[in-house]
Amino acid sequence: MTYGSTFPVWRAAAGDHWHAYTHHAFVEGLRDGTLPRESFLHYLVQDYLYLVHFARAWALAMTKAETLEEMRHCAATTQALIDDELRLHTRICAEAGISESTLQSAEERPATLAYTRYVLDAGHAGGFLDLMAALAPCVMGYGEIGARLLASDPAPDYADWIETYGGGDYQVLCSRVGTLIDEAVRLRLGEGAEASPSWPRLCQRFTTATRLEVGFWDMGLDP
Ligand SMILES: Cc1ncc(CN)c(N)n1
Repeated sequence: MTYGSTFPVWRAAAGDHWHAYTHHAFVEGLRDGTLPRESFLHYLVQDYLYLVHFARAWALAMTKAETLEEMRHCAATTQALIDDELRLHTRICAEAGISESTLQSAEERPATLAYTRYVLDAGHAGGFLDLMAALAPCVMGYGEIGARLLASDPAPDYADWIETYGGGDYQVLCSRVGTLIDEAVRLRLGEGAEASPSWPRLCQRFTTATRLEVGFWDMGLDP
């Protein structure tokens, strides 16, 4: 999946970390159904907490936006997170007897704390592009994973999860975020963006967030 022209460059800069994230043992367990249910539910609880902060980070991006179009994208993504993605978590957890108030009061694991606060700090300390570079692995990584798993004749155990991220709505979201990032890069850094002094820092932000995704899967395997 390409999701625009900036994302593939940032992904290449992340090197092996990207493969470690998108082909993690947790992901392969989702594909072949061998992931223990306990691990999956533990991951979902932490991911619920993660997504709350992630939505806050997209709301923060709105304050760093320079155009109304950017503001619209950020508002729409914040809403998609709260109204669509979080619903997957609350529904599956409810089916397993985990209430929304239990989700809200769950204790954050260090991997959840590290990742969410890293992204928020990227936004507070930096600008719109710093935030986009820290947010992109989350959005596009799950898009890539979902599309690959959906096309691979997965076991039925985690079909809901796979269809959510591999399905049309989420893929459209990834493409829209890819376009948002491409246009934001052009607006702020011009056509020769990769020669800009801030480019290595943006690649570093993307790579760090990718490493934190690996840590999040590791945490999922350790309920
Ligand atoms: C940790 C993590 N990374 C990415 C996603 C996909 N939005 C997620 N739900 N959770």
